Amino acid sequence: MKPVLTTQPLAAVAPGPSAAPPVRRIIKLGGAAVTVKSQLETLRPEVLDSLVRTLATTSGLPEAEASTSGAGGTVLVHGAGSFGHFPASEYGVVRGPISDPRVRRGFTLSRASVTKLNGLVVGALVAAGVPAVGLSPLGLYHTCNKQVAVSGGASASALLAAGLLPVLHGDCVLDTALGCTVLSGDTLVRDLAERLRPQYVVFLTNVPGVYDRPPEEAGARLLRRIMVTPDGGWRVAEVEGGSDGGDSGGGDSSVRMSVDAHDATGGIALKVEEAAAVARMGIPVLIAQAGSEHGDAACRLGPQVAATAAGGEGGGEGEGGGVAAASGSPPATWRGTLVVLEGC
Ligand SMILES: Nc1ncnc2c1ncn2[C@@H]1O[C@H](COP(=O)(O)OP(=O)(O)OP(=O)(O)O)[C@@H](O)[C@H]1O
Ligand SMILES: C=C(C)CCOP(=O)(O)O
Repeated sequence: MKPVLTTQPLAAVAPGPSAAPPVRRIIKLGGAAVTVKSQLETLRPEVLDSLVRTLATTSGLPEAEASTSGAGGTVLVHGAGSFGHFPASEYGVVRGPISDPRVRRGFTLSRASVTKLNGLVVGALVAAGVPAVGLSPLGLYHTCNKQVAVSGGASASALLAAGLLPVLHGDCVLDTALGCTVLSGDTLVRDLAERLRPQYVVFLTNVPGVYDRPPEEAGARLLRRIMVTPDGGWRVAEVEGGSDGGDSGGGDSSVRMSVDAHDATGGIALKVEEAAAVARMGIPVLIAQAGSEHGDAACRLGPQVAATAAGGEGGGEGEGGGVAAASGSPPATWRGTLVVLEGC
């Protein structure tokens, strides 16, 4: 196999570490939320509109001013949902090799689909006056055995410094060991958090947060707080409706997570793993429902919204939750999962 490029096209114009603009937040808009994941290339426009309203009203300052004033800019990453996961799993893009004509076909089909979604997301933001620009990982990011080997973080930083709001997405990328693979938006968020050091990270998905079992199962309870430890473990510290989870380990064995058959990446389990890795950097992470007042509040306020997290109703509500009006005032009781480093 040919060696891959190790240069980053925009890195030459990117500011050095000391000149890197402050980053307020990285938001991941889950594909399960912004699309109907079971129906090929089907957008949920009301969910996209809700996030657009949040960003149009909370970027507040133009991103350029936000970057220089210390308020910090925003980076948006979105998943693929039904724009990419079907061909990626059908053609085995995660495993490669790119030399296989069938895999190569899947690679091109998945990219064509996910970049279509990126166009829809960026188009809606630009129409609302947000200085959004699409930034595809392919060509910037390279992986080795699915792990990020070359990052596109400097390119995102350069765009922020220029006053723009970069919109990345989960993508098909070249992989030095496998030939190609699928780089999930969840993994991109972890890499960007490591390089850009935002004040907080928000994962928006189609359910209110992480549950102790698949949310459609009877009795599922929302995990309000997950504590991660510097040694790589995490444990459930607070569950909706009372009492701590208590268990611990490299993941909590009492928490069960399922993944759709046509999901090419890792579903909610990968999200929790990447969220824990971000929290281990000392960066708080919120997981909440896109299109709900809770998702909106998480994006606006970051971890301080979880100060309203005490009490609450029962769990297991699954999808739904209404589309938020981007009101600006936090809900009396925030519903979502906060993932933080123990002791922070
Ligand atoms: N224990 C669990 N807690 C929360 N969600 C779970 C759990 N087990 C399974 N799920 C499912 O995980 C899904 C969300 O994960 P998924 O990775 O599909 O979201 P996404 O990031 O929005 O999508 P994409 O990967 O396309 O960007 C939900 O639809 C939910 O039903
Ligand atoms: C399937 C493709 C092309 C990207 C997957 O990204 P994710 O939905 O964030 O896991």
